Amino acid sequence: MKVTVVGTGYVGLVSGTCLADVGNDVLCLDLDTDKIRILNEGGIPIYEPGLEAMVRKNEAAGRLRFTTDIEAAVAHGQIQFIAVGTPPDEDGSADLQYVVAAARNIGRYMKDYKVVVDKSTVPVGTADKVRAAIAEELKARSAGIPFSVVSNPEFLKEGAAVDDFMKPDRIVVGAEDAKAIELMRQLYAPFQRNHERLIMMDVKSAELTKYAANAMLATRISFMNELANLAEKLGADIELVRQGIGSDPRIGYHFLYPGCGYGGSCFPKDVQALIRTASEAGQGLKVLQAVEEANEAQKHVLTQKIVKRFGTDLSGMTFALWGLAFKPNTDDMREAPSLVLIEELLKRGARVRAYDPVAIHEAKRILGEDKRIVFAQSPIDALVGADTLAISTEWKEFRSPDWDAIKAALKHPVVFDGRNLYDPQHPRKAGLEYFAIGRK
Ligand SMILES: NC(=O)c1ccc[n+]([C@@H]2O[C@H](COP(=O)([O-])OP(=O)(O)OC[C@H]3O[C@@H](n4cnc5c(N)ncnc54)[C@H](O)[C@@H]3O)[C@@H](O)[C@H]2O)c1
Ligand SMILES: O=c1ccn([C@@H]2O[C@H](COP(=O)(O)OP(=O)(O)O[C@H]3O[C@H](CO)[C@@H](O)[C@H](O)[C@H]3O)[C@@H](O)[C@H]2O)c(=O)[nH]1
Repeated sequence: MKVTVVGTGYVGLVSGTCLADVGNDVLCLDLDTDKIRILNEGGIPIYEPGLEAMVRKNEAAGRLRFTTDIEAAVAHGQIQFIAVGTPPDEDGSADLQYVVAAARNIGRYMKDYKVVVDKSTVPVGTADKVRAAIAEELKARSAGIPFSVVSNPEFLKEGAAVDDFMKPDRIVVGAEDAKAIELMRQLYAPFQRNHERLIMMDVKSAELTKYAANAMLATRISFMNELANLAEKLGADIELVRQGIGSDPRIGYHFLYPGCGYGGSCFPKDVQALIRTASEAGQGLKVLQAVEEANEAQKHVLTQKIVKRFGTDLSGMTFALWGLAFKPNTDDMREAPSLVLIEELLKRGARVRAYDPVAIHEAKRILGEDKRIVFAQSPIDALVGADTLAISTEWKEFRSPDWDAIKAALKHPVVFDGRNLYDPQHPRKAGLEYFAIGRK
């Protein structure tokens, strides 16, 4: 099938590439000329395991192309995915300007029937706005061309995006006319050969499903983070509690890991946007409001532990920091807890010597030139000249460290672990002080 993907970011690039991989003819559009230039010159603008090889393979096969030409992109696909950003507006609601602009472009240039599929995360009612924007453009040029608008939210996780797209737990499609439903079934047929994964519903329910999923996952994390803080006060160990409750199949083990807060481009903004949608509908979401507050507080928990141990004035101290990305296997630093920690440390006069396997270039872009922050070449290099070590991302390569080498390198042998990566006995046996989240 001929598919156009509007927006070649995390979601657009992964979706376009995976759809090309099952044989579709995909054209990806972005207005960011740098992004498209990088892709057309054989590079890749984001780090996502497995993606680059897949992009090159499908490009070579002639099934995947990248363009900044809006008219050509609209002409190409009968199916037009909208996968542009929906960042938070000042009041927390989702800013729909990019979605509406993409819809307008489709309306402006379409010459035949299109299924416009909204893959961006958007509030309930957005499909109506997309429909209205397209209809207005068609009317302006007196063109009576039929089109359908479908909601198809994306559930991929960064760092596992290719796998999530190729082997989805479910594919939610909100569609209300027979032609669009048939085309969406055809498009997703290769992804559900052995299991029925398509969940068809009305458009509004599909739009809400996306927010409900992220809000539920964020709720589990904030719940566990608050319990971890409590466990610490009561002398219990949250890791044992986690195992104790996760073994109940009604609860399960996923998304119960306490830490220094959730980050990323989705949970923080989607929780806020859902709260906003609810308040516009005249309803409070008390649980979700607490989820957000708890997460904001949790991003300061490592700093609080550091201040408790070393005092409020950290001038003259250097903190080795392992992990900058908001989670492992990505270079994305949007809303990363590491950014809060770095800001807090610098504010108190400390310096930072940070290491991340892939996010250093992104950290340099966000943090700019600052002599107080040095980027190290390896985890061990980050310890050189450092007083103590803090950890904010659960990268695999941090999981089995040489505690004796860490002890020897640090001026103050103290470790602040924001991701509960270790059995506390191991660093302690090596003579280190060890602080984690809700651990004994
Ligand atoms: N990142 C994720 O893991 C993830 C997962 C599921 C859903 N989502 C949702 O998907 C959407 C996209 O997220 P993302 O992380 O891919 O964003 P992103 O910022 O990485 O990419 C969006 C891209 O859209 C481009 N763009 C904006 N307006 C455009 C237009 N009119 N025409 C063409 N291109 C345009 C931008 O230049 C940018 O490259 C958001 O709504 C997000 O909430 C994200
Ligand atoms: O038990 C856990 C699990 C995650 N996290 C943190 O939560 C954040 C988000 O992690 P994750 O959900 O793995 O990453 P995202 O790529 O942001 O994916 C979420 O957001 C996407 C965008 O909407 C959705 O598509 C995905 O289904 C949803 O998991 C990260 O900071 C993690 O460190 C925890 O603190 N504890």
